Amino acid sequence: MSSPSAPTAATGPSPLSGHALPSYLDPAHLGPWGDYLQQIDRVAPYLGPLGRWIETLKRPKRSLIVDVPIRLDDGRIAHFEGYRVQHNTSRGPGKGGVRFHQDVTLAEVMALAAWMSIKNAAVNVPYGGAKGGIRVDPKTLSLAELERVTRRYTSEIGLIIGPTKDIPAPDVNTNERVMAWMMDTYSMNVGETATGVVTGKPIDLGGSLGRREATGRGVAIICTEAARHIGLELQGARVALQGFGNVGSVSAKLLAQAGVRTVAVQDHGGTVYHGGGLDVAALTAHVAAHGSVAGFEGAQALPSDSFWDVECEIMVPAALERQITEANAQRIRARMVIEGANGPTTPAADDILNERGILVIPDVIANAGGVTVSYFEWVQDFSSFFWNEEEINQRLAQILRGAFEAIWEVASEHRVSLRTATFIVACRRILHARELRGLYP
Ligand SMILES: NC(=O)C1=CN([C@@H]2O[C@H](COP(=O)(O)OP(=O)(O)OC[C@H]3O[C@@H](n4cnc5c(N)ncnc54)[C@H](O)[C@@H]3O)[C@@H](O)[C@H]2O)C=CC1
Ligand SMILES: O=C(O)CCC(=O)C(=O)O
Repeated sequence: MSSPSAPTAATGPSPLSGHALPSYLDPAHLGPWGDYLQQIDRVAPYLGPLGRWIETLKRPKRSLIVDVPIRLDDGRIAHFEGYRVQHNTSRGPGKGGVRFHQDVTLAEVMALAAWMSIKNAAVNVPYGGAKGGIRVDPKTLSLAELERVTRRYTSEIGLIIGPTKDIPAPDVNTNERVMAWMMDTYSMNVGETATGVVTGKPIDLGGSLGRREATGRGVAIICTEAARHIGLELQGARVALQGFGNVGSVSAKLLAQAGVRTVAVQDHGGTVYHGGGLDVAALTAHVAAHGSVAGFEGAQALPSDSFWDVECEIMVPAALERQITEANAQRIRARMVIEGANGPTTPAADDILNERGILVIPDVIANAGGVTVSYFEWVQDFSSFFWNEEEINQRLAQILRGAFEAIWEVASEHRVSLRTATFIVACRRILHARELRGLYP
């Protein structure tokens, strides 16, 4: 793959053209949402007649901002801002995680919801895209406060979520316990147990085997496929990971099973390095005990900016958006970057990596393993019939490999990046569904 070939223009007038974007959708100052809009602009020329519907992808279908007031343990009342955004529902109900983080904004959640639309279409699960979040640092809350925040938020977004409307799941700083509280709150409010309202639940509440590991497993599966395409031998290859939570730690564990050495890990607390390879199981235990990789015995502590200079074959950003930028993309020494995180690479950095011949496997396919097994969980909840883990992992691998092959072919055919190719596959599916649902909105 190299730079894009001359594209064909979309034909026919867009029914939504002629309206300037509202100021809150202006890409110039919108961080991840601006990145997403640039990615959409890059795919537009490859959509043929379907391109006339593209405006529908440039704004969320529905955005809800909620006030989340809770009583703190010391008796004071605190207010947090929460969001749930449904970007697109042409192919099915909204689907996507919920993030608890002090820096969450509406614009960020809009981008995360939009990337869910693309991801769900790329692996062809019957969902639109949605995402949610609360602007709160959960580390500052007690367990009881965290439960109160979660329950109040769930009640507030209860207006628009539901097993056939929009199905939340875990994301940064949320987990099975948070999903159990969300399921319970929603169920109490509707007067019946509704296991299908969230995925990523505990197994004993209708959760699916394999969901906890699914995103990291997907990263490892896609990494193996990509390595085969570029002739990279995984046995003995080196990986540097940013983020060692659910996605990063499981990716490291499963890549280690394929013979990949984890040489560097960075999280919010520090950066650790060992050229001979870090002990992934011991590092996971250290993080469980201390909350960060910092202080891991036997590893060298690096200044955080040096992470981008680490010599490796594979780099896995698995933390937050906009980590690989124009400021560090020139320094990355990997042969491929596999995006475990959503939106870790800015469009400008994407171009630099592309020009340098570093293969970027975009988030919208690289981390799609999580939502794929969430889909399995949802199907199992509806049928009340549960599959074994081997069945789940096999179906996951089959879906991801098939989707990745199709994307690779599109990338080769149009001589575009894997990101644009994934957007081509996904946007065609979304806009075709939109067209089938009726020409006159
Ligand atoms: N959990 C899931 O199933 C899925 C998660 N993702 C994406 O993967 C990424 C990570 O999510 P999870 O692993 O679930 O979250 P998590 O909460 O389990 O872990 C987040 C990790 O990022 C690190 N981190 C936070 N701020 C950082 C910073 N400034 N610098 C370096 N590291 C930092 C944290 O220390 C932690 O290790 C996010 O972008 C998320 O949207 C994507 C698909 C599914
Ligand atoms: O499992 C899900 O529904 C969504 C996971 C998620 O938030 C993501 O893929 O970014």
